[in-house]
Amino acid sequence: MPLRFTKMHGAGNDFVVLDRRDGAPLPDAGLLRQMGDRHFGVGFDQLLVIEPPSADGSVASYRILNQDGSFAGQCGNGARCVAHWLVTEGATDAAAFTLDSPAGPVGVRRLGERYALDMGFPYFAPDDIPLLAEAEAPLYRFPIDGVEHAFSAVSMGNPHAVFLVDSAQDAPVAHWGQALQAAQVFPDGVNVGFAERVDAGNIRLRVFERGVGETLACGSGACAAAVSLMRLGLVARHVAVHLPGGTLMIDWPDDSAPVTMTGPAERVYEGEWRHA
Ligand SMILES: N[C@@H](CCC[C@H](N)C(=O)O)C(=O)O
Repeated sequence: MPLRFTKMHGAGNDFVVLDRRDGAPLPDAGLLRQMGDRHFGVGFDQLLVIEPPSADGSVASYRILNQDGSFAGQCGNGARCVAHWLVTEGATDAAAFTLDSPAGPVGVRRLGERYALDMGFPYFAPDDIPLLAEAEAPLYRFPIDGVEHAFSAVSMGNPHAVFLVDSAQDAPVAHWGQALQAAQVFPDGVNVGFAERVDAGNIRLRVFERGVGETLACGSGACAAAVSLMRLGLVARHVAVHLPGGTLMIDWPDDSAPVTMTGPAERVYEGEWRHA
C-alpha cells in the first residue's frame, strides 16, 4: 500500500505528517528513518503522526518522532502544523479548539494565517535532572573546554537548556550542543538553545535539537529561551524570537500564566511513498 503523507513546515522546522486517525499502525521504524533522510528519502526534522483524540472535546491527538526515531513530548512548530493540517482537511472549522499532545492538551486559536498555541507552564526546577537538582535555579553552570558557561534549564513539555550569548550567529551551536548532550546532565537528552538579547522586545535564537541537530526553528525552544530571559528580567513579557527560518511571538504575561506561542504553519506538498 502506498503511504500518503503531507510535507509541511513551521518557520522552516520541517515535517512529514501522517494521518493515522483511522487507527492504522505506524510504518516500521526502518522505513520512517529512510523517509526522514534528506538524501535517501523525503527529509524531515520531525515526523508528526495524527491520531484520534484521546480526550472528549479534542479534535485529534498527535505524536512526535525526531529524525533519529526518538519520541518527543512536545513540538511547538509541529503543533501549529497539525492544527493547520486539520483545519485545511476540514476536520474542524472552529476558531479555537484543542489538540492532545504527549505533554497534555494544547489550546489552539486561529489568527488568519497564523496559529496561537497555549504551550502550558514552563517548569524551571528540573528535579528529574539529578545533577542540577541541588544547583541554584534559574542558572546552572556547565564546563566546556575548561570554561564554565551559565545556562537555564526549563521544561516546556520537553527538556531545554538555554545559553545566553553575545551573538547567535557566531554561537558554537553544534560544539556546545553536542557537548551538553554527551555529558548526560539531562538523562533523557536535551534541546540546546543559544539566545541573543537584541533589545527588550527581540531575541535572536538558534537551537541544536535533541534527535536532529540544528534546525531552522524550534517552537518549544523559542518558548524556553523567551521565558528564561523574561525570568532573568532581560526582556519584556511579549517578545519576538527570530530564528533562522522565521519569527515566533512569545507571550508570558506573568509567572502564574501559561505561555502562548504564535507563528505560521504551511503545507508544502502532498506525497505518496511507494515502497521500493
Ligand atoms: N522542533 C520542535 C521540538 C521537537 C522535539 C525536540 N527535538 C525534542 O526531542 O524534544 C519544536 O518546534 O518545539
